[in-house]
Parts: sequence; C-alpha cells; structure tokens
Amino acid sequence: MSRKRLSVVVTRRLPAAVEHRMAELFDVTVRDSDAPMSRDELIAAMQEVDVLVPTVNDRLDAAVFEQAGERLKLVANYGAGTDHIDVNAAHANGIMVSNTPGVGAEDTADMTLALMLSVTRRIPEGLSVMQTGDWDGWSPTALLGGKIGGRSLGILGMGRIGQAVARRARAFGMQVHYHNRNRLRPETEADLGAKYWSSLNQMLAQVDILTIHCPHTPSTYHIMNARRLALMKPSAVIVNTSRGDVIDENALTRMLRSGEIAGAGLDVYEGGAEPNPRLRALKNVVLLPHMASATVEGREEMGARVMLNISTHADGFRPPDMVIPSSL
Ligand SMILES: NC(=O)c1ccc[n+]([C@@H]2O[C@H](COP(=O)([O-])OP(=O)(O)OC[C@H]3O[C@@H](n4cnc5c(N)ncnc54)[C@H](O)[C@@H]3O)[C@@H](O)[C@H]2O)c1
Ligand SMILES: O=C(O)[C@H](O)CO
Repeated sequence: MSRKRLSVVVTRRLPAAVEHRMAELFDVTVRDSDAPMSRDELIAAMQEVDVLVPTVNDRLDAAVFEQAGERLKLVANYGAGTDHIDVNAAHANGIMVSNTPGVGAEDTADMTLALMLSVTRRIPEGLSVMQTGDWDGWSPTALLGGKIGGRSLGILGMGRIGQAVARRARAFGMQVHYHNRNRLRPETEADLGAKYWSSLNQMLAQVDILTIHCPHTPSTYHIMNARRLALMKPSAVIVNTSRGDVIDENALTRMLRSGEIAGAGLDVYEGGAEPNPRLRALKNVVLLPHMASATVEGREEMGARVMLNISTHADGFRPPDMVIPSSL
C-alpha cells in the first residue's frame, strides 16, 4: 500500500540537501526566504497543510494553533528546543509536536567549550590585536588569562548537552559538578566523574565556571536571576548555550559591569532576540549569534530527523521524537 504523500510547509530555507530529499518524499513548499515568517504568514501556512516545519524563529502560541486548519496534525520542529511552541495548545487542538533531540548535542558541547576558552583565555582580544596590527610580539605579561584545568565547572541541566560538556570538561582536567531536575544513575555519574548537587544555590557558590543546559520552560525562566547570580564567586564565568530566557540578562549585564561576575560567554539572548546593547560594550563577554549547533553535518542530520518524524507520522505512528505536552 503506498503511503499518503503529505503536504508540508517549511517556514524558511534549509540546507539544500535537506530540501532536495524532502521534495522527494513529500509535497513540500519551502518558503523562499531566509527570514522568519510573519504571524499572518504562519497562520496562512497552517490553514492548508498536513505538516508544518518551523524553526526557533517562529512563535507558535495558543492563538496561532487555534487558527490552524483541520488538516494540520504535526508540527515537526527543525531544532531541539521547543520553547517557541506552545506544545499544550498544539495538543489541545489535536496537533502533535516533534523536535530533533540529541542531534546537535556534540556540536553544542564543542561550542560551549569554545566559549569557555574564549572568555577565560581572552581569545577575542588576541584576535583583535592581530586584526588591528597592534601586536608588539610575545610578552611575559600580555593577555594573560586563567587556566581551566583544575577549575570547577557547574553544569545546570545534565541532559544530552550537559553530559557531552561534562565529558569534554573532564578531558580538560576540570572538576565537574551538576544540578539537574533528576539525579543521574550512579554508573552514569561515575562515568562522567560528576558530583551531584540537589541544591542549585549551594552549587553556584562553589563553581568557577557555570554552564547552562536546561531547556527554557516556565520553571527555568530566569532560573539565574539576580539573587542566584549574587551567590556566585566574583571570579566566576557564566556560559549559556541553552536559551537566553534562563538568565536575567539585565541583572547579568549589571553584575558583569560592576565586577560581581568576572565574565560571560553567550550564544543565546532573552526573547531569542539581539543581546542587551550594554552587553555588547563589555570586554569581559564573548557573544555569538546562536550558532552553537551550526555545523553542515549537524544541520543535515537535523533535517534527516525531521523527515523521519514526518515519515513515521505518515505511516500512521507517533513520530519518534514526539514532545510530550506537560499538560498530560
Ligand atoms: N545554542 C544552540 O544552538 C542549541 C542547540 C541545541 C539545543 N539548545 C538548547 O539546549 C537545551 C538543552 O538541550 P538538551 O538536548 O541537552 O536537552 P535535554 O532534554 O537532553 O536535557 C535538559 C536537561 O535539563 C534538565 N532540566 C529541566 N528543567 C530543569 C530544572 N528546572 N532544573 C534543573 N534541570 C532541569 C532536564 O532534567 C534534562 O536533564 C535545549 O532545550 C535547547 O533549548 C541550544
Ligand atoms: O534548539 C536547537 O536545536 C537550536 O537552538 C536551534 O533551534
């Protein structure tokens, strides 16, 4: 029996290899733009199709789902994080949501270490000196950073990415601490050489570097608020490659300016938007444009997972990466 050919709308351009394969499998329309859809375009796209493939830039809230057409049964997100999608509202309207968990974990962990090293070893300042031609040759006192070997790393959110970061941190000789909603199995903890803290506040006071890998949910919104930031050592560095909303960005900016926090390496910003302009002006921060999982291989693999989720749905089964609504 031949499988029903589903109609699929992709909200913006994907890597060519992914678009090509999608066109072989589905009746696909890829919006011919690399800018996110407007709200009206999004609602219009959701009227006529079986499957929508959005990205982190598309805000799919309850009002949008209420206007979706009868045919729409799957939102197959191109990405791991789903905080831009009201999964409960999708479910209430009979629409499943899937994502691409784990695909970008190793790449995101690599970039997390890159941010850690960039801040502690002052790589952007070194780059800048070379670009401006201001280098006067090797000096015993120039551009001295801090070691990461021997330092303690706190991981907030010890899932796929947190664990990939822990493995790398151990190889760099760091002591790994973590706080997670659930404690890991003892054998996993032993493999990672990671010390569990049931109290996030207590862990924060101990660590030299904090890296955040929990998702953005109602319970993690501003989990690093001013009060928690103040528990950290003034010499501490914060790295965030999860979602910007887990940190109170204004409080962080203020404390980076006052020296209450020594430095930050950020890939993501509050509301998924541009960083606070005062953050850009600081020397002790390294800011990246949400590129922690941006590898050619990773993006193609994300596409393959999206297609697997859609194909499994087309065959009448639940997509393997279905996101379970918290309302269930
Ligand atoms: N910057 C990027 O390009 C990029 C790439 C991939 C993922 N991400 C982000 O990283 C996030 C994490 O990805 P992952 O694959 O590791 O997810 P995951 O689900 O494997 O791990 C998340 C962990 O956070 C824990 N957690 C949830 N709520 C918590 C809380 N309140 N307190 C403590 N721990 C809590 C969970 O128990 C889980 O262990 C994604 O949700 C996404 O937003 C960003
Ligand atoms: O969550 C992810 O996979 C990336 O941040 C892109 O959405």
